[in-house]
Amino acid sequence: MQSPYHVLVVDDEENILRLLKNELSSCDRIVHTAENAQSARQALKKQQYDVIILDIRLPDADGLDLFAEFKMVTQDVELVLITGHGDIDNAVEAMRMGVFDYITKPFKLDRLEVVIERAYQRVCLQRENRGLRHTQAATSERCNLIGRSAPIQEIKFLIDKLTHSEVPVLITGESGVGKDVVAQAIHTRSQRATQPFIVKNCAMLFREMVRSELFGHKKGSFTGATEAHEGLVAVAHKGTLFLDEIGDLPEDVQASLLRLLETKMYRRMGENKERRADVRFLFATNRDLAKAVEDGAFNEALFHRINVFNIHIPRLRERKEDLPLLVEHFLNLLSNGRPVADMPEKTLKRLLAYDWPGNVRELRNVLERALILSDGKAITENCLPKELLDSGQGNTNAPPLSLENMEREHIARVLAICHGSRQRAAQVLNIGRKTLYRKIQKYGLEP
Ligand SMILES: Nc1ncnc2c1ncn2[C@@H]1O[C@H](COP(=O)(O)OP(=O)(O)OP(=O)(O)O)[C@@H](O)[C@H]1O
Repeated sequence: MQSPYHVLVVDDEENILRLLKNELSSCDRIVHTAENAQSARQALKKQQYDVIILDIRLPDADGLDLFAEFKMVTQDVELVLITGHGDIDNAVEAMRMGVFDYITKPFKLDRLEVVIERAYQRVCLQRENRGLRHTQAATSERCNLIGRSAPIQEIKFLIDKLTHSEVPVLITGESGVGKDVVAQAIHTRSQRATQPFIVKNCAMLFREMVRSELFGHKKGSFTGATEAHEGLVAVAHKGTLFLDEIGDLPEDVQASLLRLLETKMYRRMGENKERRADVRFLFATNRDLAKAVEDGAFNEALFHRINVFNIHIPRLRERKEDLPLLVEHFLNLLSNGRPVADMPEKTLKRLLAYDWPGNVRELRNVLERALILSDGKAITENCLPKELLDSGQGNTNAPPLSLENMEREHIARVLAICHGSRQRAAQVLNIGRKTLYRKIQKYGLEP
């Protein structure tokens, strides 16, 4: 059975809230209520809604302003406005701004129900479309392990050898070397290829929520657990679960993961029932886990369990023969069907002379920036970042930048190129928007 979808009604009239909650709730639709803008904001922090019904006149906010605010912080949600007769102009403006529909008070319940259903269908369609786009992008971009250096050939050989194996694999290497690409390739060539490939970065998990995210929880098992939750282990059933940055997994959860790897059994939070997991595990880290074990920061038994089969990806500067192929690959990929920009020999030499501390990810970012600057013409040296040109000339006078300073400068430059658009900058940098916000705060790059 499909899980129910969530509707939030924001209205200051208590009787309307009560009526809508009573009449519109069903086994496939859960109706939540909020009596003003402030409690709607709180509600949004706790729950992902599919449809929001919003009264245009609220005691503490203008419905249209609130709508604009919601649009900024939510995705995959449709809004329906409730308006009075005098608000028709506002309603028309709201439709222009992207509100799904509006209904005027007094309204008929069955009309509202039809609007909510249609809004929900649109949300589903958008999710499906994005899922398709995501899968296409992920498979075309990630499965393709580009490179002809000896280490990359060896890695391709190992991936082939793993086709019929279920052994956990630990993928190691600096940030940006391609650990994600290798994990995707292992899954795609495995017997589980048609089943889910679930990726989770352990460093991004809220500490208090890690156990629940991985193993799931029972309704009521802790404050705020208003619904039962399936963990990633259940979501990845029959498929592959790739845990990135495994070194960041909290210690108490490390023990439960070890038990799962050894016995294939786990328990949801708040439950005694044992569940069987049918999941293939892949792990990645850019930290020295053996050192973390020595320092007592990582469970030794778990380390041995996940380190049965290790694939190490060397830094890009240790396999520069991969660079021309990677350049060609990224220029094709980033041209988006437009004619592929030319890369003159001189520019390629500059790229080859550079050290690439951010590895393949940095190469991709540099090329994306260069493509913007070259305006569809050949990529000259002027399209490359200054530190790349400086370091390639063996500029020994300038003190070398720390990785942090380089990151700061690079983010500042990308933000400038993107005219301050954080969304665009996050795409160019190939990092999540939240990560970018954190870095902007950390480096004091706010305008
Ligand atoms: N050999 C490769 N062939 C094609 N693309 C690659 C290759 N290596 C890396 N990339 C691309 O470089 C970028 C960074 O790669 P990826 O995310 O796999 O790095 P990572 O090692 O997992 O980094 P992190 O530790 O920061 O998560 C991605 O856009 C990826 O598609």
